[in-house]
Amino acid sequence: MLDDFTEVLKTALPLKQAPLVHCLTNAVTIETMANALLYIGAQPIMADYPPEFEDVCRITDSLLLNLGHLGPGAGNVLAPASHYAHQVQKPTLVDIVGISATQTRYDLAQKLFLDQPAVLKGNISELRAFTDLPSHGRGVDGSALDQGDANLIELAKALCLKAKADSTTTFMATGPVDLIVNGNQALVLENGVAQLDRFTGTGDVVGALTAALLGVGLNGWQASVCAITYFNLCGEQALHQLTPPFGEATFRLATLDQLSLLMTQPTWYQQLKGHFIEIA
Ligand SMILES: Nc1ncnc2c1ncn2[C@@H]1O[C@H](COP(=O)(O)OP(=O)(O)O)[C@@H](O)[C@H]1O
Ligand SMILES: Cc1ncsc1CCOP(=O)(O)O
Ligand SMILES: [Mg+2]
Repeated sequence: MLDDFTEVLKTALPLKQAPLVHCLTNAVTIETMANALLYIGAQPIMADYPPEFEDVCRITDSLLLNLGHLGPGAGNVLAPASHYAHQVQKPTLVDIVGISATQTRYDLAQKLFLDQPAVLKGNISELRAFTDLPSHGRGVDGSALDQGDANLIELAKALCLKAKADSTTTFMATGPVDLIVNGNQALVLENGVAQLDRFTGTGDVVGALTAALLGVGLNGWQASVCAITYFNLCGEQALHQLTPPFGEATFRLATLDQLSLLMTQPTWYQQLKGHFIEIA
C-alpha cells in the first residue's frame, strides 16, 4: 500500500503545471511560505482583503487558511474565505496553528472544519487540542510529551471519529513522526530530522506544499503524504550535505534550497518511510 504513495510522489513532483495558491496566512512566515511555493514551481498570492476574495477565487487553484497570527477581525476574513471556497468546491487546507493556546483559535478551527476542508493540519499537540484530548502544546509549538505510540493511536482514534462525521477531510498531525488520518485509515510517516523543529515556519511550509498539490488535483490523502515526505527528505538531504559546525540558520537555508533541488534527483521518492497503523 505504501508503494501506491511512492508512485504518487514520483508523478506529482516535479509539478507539471504551476498551481496558483491563495494564502491567508501569518505575518511571521509569510515570505518563507511564498518563496517555498515558488521553489517547488507553484505560485502564491497572498490576499486577505475580503472584497477581493471572489476575484481571487476565480483565478486560484487552492486555498490555504493559516491561523498563526490572527489580526483584528480575523473571524471576518478566514470564515468568509472558507465558506466561499466550500461553495465553489475549491480545495482548501486549514492549518490550526496555536489552537492549544487560545479559545479564539479553537473556536475558529472548529468553525472552519464545518466547511469540509480537504486537509486540516497542525502539529500533534494542536491536533490533540482540536479533538479535545489533553495537549502539552506550548504557543505554536508541539510537545514531545504528546508523542509516543500510545498517544499516536489515541489521536488516530479521535481523528477517525471526527472523520466519520465528515469523511471528506484528511487530518495531518506533524512531529518527530507524522500521523495522517483519512476515513478509517491511519498512516505514520517517519522521514525528517530533529533540526526541522528548530526554525519557525516548517509546519507552515508543509501546509503550503500540501495546498499546492491539492491545486494540481491530488486528493487530501495523497497531497498530505507527498508534502510531508518531500519536505522531510529536503531536511534529511540538507543535513547530509552540510559539514559541521553549522548553525540553525544555515540548516534552514539548506533545507529551503532543497525544495527546488531534491526533485531533480531521479529516485528521491524511494526514501519514503512509513507504516499503516491499526485503529479499529
Ligand atoms: N523531531 C523531528 N524529527 C523529524 N521531523 C520533524 C521533527 N520535528 C518536526 N519535523 C518535521 O517538520 C515538519 C513540521 O512539523 P512540526 O514542527 O510538528 O510543525 P509546526 O511547525 O507546525 O509545529 C513536519 O514535516 C515534521 O515531520
Ligand atoms: C512563531 C509564530 N507565531 C505565530 S505564527 C508563528 C509561526 C508558526 O510557524 P509553524 O507553525 O510553521 O511553526
Ligand atoms: Mg515548526
